[in-house]
Amino acid sequence: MAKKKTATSKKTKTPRKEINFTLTKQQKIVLGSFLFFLGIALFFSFISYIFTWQADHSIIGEVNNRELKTENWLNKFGTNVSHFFIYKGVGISALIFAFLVALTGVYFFFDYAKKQLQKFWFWGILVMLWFSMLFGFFAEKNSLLSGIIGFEINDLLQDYLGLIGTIFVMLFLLIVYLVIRLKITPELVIAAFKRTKKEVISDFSSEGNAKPSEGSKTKEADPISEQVPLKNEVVEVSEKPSEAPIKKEITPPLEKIILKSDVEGDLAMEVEQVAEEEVVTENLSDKLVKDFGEFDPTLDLSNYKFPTIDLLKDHTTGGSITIDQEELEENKNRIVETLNNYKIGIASIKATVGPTVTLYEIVPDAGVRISKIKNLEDDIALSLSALGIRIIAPIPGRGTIGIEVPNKNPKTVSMRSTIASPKFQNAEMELPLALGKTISNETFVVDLAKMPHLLMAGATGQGKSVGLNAILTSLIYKKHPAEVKFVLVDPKKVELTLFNKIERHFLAKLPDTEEAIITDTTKVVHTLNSLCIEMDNRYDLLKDAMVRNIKEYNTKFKARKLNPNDGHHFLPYIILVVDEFADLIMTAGKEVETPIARLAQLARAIGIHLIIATQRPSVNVITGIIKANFPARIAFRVTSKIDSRTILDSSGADQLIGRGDMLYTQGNDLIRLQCAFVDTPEVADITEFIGAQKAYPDAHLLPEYVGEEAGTNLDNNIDERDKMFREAAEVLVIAQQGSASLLQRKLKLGYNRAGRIIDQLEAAGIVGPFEGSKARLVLVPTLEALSQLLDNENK
Ligand SMILES: Nc1ncnc2c1ncn2[C@@H]1O[C@H](COP(=O)(O)OP(=O)(O)OP(=O)(O)O)[C@@H](O)[C@H]1O
Repeated sequence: MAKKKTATSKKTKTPRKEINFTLTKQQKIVLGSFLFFLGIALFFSFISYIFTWQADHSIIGEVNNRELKTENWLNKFGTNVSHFFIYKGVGISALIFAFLVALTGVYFFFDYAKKQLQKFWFWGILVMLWFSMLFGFFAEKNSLLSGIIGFEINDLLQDYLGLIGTIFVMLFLLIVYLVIRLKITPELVIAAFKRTKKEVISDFSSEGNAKPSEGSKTKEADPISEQVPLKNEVVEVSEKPSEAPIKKEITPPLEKIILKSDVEGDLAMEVEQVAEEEVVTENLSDKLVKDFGEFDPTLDLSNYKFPTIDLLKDHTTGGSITIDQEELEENKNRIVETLNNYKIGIASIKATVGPTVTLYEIVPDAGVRISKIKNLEDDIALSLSALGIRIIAPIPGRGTIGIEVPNKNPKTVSMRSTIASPKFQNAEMELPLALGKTISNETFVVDLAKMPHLLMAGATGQGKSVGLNAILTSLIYKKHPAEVKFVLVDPKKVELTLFNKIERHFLAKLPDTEEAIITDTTKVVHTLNSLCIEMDNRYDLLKDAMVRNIKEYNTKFKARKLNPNDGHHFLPYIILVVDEFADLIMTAGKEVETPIARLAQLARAIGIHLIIATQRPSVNVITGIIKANFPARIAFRVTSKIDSRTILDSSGADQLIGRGDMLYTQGNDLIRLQCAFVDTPEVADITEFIGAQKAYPDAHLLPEYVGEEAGTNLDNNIDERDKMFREAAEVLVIAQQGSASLLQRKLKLGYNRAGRIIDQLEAAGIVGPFEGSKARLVLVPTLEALSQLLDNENK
């Protein structure tokens, strides 16, 4: 694009070329090498000067005399430059300057992001001055230590503040540096101190527990290799999202050519030529990624340390699984005998010993009907006189028949062993869960993101809470707080309290609520609705970004292809955990069921996953709609076959042996697992370890939900009243009885909503205060009086 411009005056301008500060790649490499070698040269000069300065002192400044030789390794250059920087400057701290110059060279050479380099210079110069000032205390003994600058600053401070004042200033500056630059806080120091103590103790107590080395995720196939921390430490590489979009207009450099006319008096014409526009092959996002690196969501807590494996205990008291030959032989003989009694011949039998059960795989003689063996389940169990016999006929994919017989001495599977297993450590999953061990002693790891929701049931005391803790622990061990947030619902109020300590790291809550862990039904309803809003918002973001799921969205966001100014932000996974679902359904019914079903149907793509546990797997708790949307299920031992069918769609859970023995299904086969065991003190240690670290200012905030249930306090706020307020008032005035259950019946409201309306009626002066078991007094005698009262309010 060439643009012509006619000059209107005779005045000629000198041709001008605008300076373009952007360096080409080659220029950067040349400049980088120059600065690197300059830095190294300075370094050698300074080192050499420290030893030779006295010998060379007399010839400082004599640069014109070529004959003159100095002792410095870099001769006159070295002597003079070092004299300037060390003697007249900052003393031996000038070595930092040499280092900074060399580092700048490296940054230019490899074309790294310059923001980081600026930080290095800023802090480097401050540190240099600080050391120079510090050495100022000893300047009288050795003037080379502090240089003139350090000596003068120190002297000046001492003149005004005295020695002690100066020391205080120095200490203060040191603390500022440690806190701001190295982000060392008292909590971290305490946590580090505690950890060191623990490590020393564990070193003494457990031989063979090799002290884990920091920093890497080992890929080797050593099953119980202690890898601490279990995830790479986060390295600060890129800038915050808000800084991401930089819109720069690049004006191409201009070249002007003046055409001089031969004819006297003619106007000179200036033709402005625009230089060839640079072709930008990389788009803005590539450039941003090049300059700042990929967006790193963990940057806000870049010093976050993943919990270490030594926080988990080894519960396998009896050592690894031992094979009791006698028990095996006995069981085998009984199985063969029992089957023979029913005329079922066996071609071969094989045993696999698991932590809690042993699987006997039988190949029956040709022509034996499988259903025959299945029908003999109870008889076989009787003759083996053991609880929990489960017959799998046939074992899918193997063509054999399995009989699971509980071991006499079951072994506990420690969470420690599942977390440390390579299967979990190397799991390339979005949300890996180390649930426990299979019958063949393999660690069983599944991806919650693929489930995508999990239903868990089991009679009381069979290991549900431990199972939930194992799930939460797995995620905490694998995920950074920026990547996953939990919404915890705990109507029993005691099971999940420990996770309070990691509220500002891992929990999400409604705005304006104090506790993140939800124990109250009203709040559950609000939170579920708020999650639905979050889901809708996320779908809008996904639509805008033209991606299909959260994974693609986050990848695109990390590659800086989505502009934060358009509302885009990194989306953490949100995991809703409900510890006692039956309780919720009983108190809030449809108010809970509807949003849960909606979330379960739609939330999988946008990273909201539900884990719902219940003691009572009856059909009115786990309704058809809930079941249909929870393909992944875990059943601990239940009391009846009916319960087992409700949860698993087949029997089997009633034959489990308890204490973490469980069946897992993701829609097809049932897998028998021994749940990993994590004790409450271990969870306490983990949450304490995380809680002691730097956290976000608040828990992750969910969108505000202002629903029909708004207005739960006693403020007489007309705008926040329930939609059914007037109708409710009329019902109570007619009946002259202030009871919530009356409203529930007459207006078909949920318990909570009716309760809230009663509160609002009390605030409006329509019903009296709570009177224990008696119904509240209705303070308005007639419908006319009521409408008068309400109309007056609106004026
Ligand atoms: N995986 C396991 N391995 C070994 N023991 C276990 C395991 N899970 C649970 N137990 C044992 O069973 C006890 C009860 O477990 P848990 O508290 O998880 O039961 P629960 O089903 O949550 O009961 P509730 O519904 O009453 O809270 C534990 O204290 C523990 O001793």
